[in-house]
Amino acid sequence: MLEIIDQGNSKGGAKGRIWTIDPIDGTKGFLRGGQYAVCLGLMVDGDVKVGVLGCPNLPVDDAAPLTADIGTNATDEGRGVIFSAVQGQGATSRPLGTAGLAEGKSIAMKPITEMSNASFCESVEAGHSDQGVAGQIAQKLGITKPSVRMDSQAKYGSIARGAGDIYLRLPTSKSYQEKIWDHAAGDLIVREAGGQVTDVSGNRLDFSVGRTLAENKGVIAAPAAVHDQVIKVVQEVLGQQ
Ligand SMILES: Nc1ncnc2c1ncn2[C@@H]1O[C@H](COP(=O)(O)O)[C@@H](O)[C@H]1OP(=O)(O)O
Ligand SMILES: [Mg+2]
Repeated sequence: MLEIIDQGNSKGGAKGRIWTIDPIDGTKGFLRGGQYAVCLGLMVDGDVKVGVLGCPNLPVDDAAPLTADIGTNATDEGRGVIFSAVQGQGATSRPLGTAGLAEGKSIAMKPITEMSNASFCESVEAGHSDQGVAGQIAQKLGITKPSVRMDSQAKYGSIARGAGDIYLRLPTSKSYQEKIWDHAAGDLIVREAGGQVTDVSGNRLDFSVGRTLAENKGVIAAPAAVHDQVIKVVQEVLGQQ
């Protein structure tokens, strides 16, 4: 068993087929009984081709309102969802119930017509994303609703299915490099659902440079139509830091 685990020592990079797996993303959420995700990504030559997120504590219902305690009151039948995407083929969600896997259905991000009606989705852990800076960005965009805080890549799935709006991950340190297994699946699922995913500078996440996203800082995921507008304000606020 240990030998098999030790085979997960790929350096990543721009060549070949590389699987990324995060068996429990959002360990703190898992321990809290909140959100966590089992994450799988297939990269070919540094490009994400397949992404899968198993979210046992998210509701099956794509339209369930996104709250910090989402899923806690759901029954076993009403809880558990798998998001998946194949490059160029869209994104789907399917119930992950006690009866096994059910048929998938297509998911899409929710269009934002009025920024004032939108809300952010961000980490519970203040050490993973700067919540103060997120507050300033919200204010400049005219967003008044509080951010929904949840652990793990369940955030990507939640905005991809249109339950949430915009996912912000704002660096808290200059040195931290995001890991490819923490973002590969979510990046593809959101993009295939009609979103755009970049770093805080507006550059696409670059999965071809190794085990980390060494060329990127932070993550901004939003519906494609408003992504530029969000990046502009992110840049203004970060520029004032
Ligand atoms: N300083 C940091 N900034 C951003 N993400 C971090 C930081 N430290 C750890 N993480 C990662 O954040 C992920 C959880 O994110 P979220 O807050 O969205 O639930 C974990 O995979 C965790 O990696 P690790 O498990 O290696 O500590
Ligand atoms: Mg992780």
